[in-house]
Amino acid sequence: MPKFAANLSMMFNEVPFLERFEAAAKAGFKAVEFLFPYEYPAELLAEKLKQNGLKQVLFNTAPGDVAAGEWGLTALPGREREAREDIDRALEYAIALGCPNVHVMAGVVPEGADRLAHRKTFIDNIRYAADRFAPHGIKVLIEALSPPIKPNYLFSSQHQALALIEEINKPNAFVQLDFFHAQLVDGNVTNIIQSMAGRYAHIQIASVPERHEPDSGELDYNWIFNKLDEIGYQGWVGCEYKPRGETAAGLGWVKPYL
Ligand SMILES: O=C(O)[C@@H](O)C(=O)CO
Ligand SMILES: [Mg+2]
Repeated sequence: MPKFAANLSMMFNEVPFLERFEAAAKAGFKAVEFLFPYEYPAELLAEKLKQNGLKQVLFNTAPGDVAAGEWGLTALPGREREAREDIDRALEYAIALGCPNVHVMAGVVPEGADRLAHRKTFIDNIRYAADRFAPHGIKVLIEALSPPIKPNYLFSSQHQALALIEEINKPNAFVQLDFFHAQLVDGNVTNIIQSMAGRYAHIQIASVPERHEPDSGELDYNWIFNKLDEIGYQGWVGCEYKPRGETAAGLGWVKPYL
């Protein structure tokens, strides 16, 4: 049976960020994920987790200058020093929070730029992250983002993500498989679940195309959860969706699993 983590960047937005830990625990979650921890001291977040009996299962490296259109620095040639500082900072937070996975964000490739140079920079930086994280038992994750959410991201398909992981060739580097993006870009998700088994270490879910609760839309998540059980998926499933209304009112679909 899948294990579900509340995504505190998208869920429980009825309350300020630091209060979302308690809201998730009250709703029955045992684990959380969110985009970025860096506004807060790691000790404060570790305390929130402890107070509420929660595990942290995922967060991301810093996005760079979001207002300027950045969404990760790891694939940007010439920005290696900053990207690696961000990776080192993420490692400090991951250790403090006991978090087993970090999504190392690639970045947006500017119009007309050399995509192959960006790809090579990304591979070099992910290998650096994998080597830094390995002694701590922490995994590096990479995620394909669909064009409607992040146009010109370095990669949008699960097949590109897998090819990158194969080329990176590090034992602690895995795909973060977000079915919302996978359905928008690739489809054929049963085949993705089966053919990529063992290469993804974290999953995210939402309805398609609205990105709401995973109980409507074009994907049948009961089917998907059964397929994940069949292949023996052991990782977490992050609920990365925008609730249709109040978060707690939309949790009927997850109650049997909590
Ligand atoms: O799907 C997403 O957008 C997120 O999982 C993420 O990490 C960054 O965009
Ligand atoms: Mg995602």
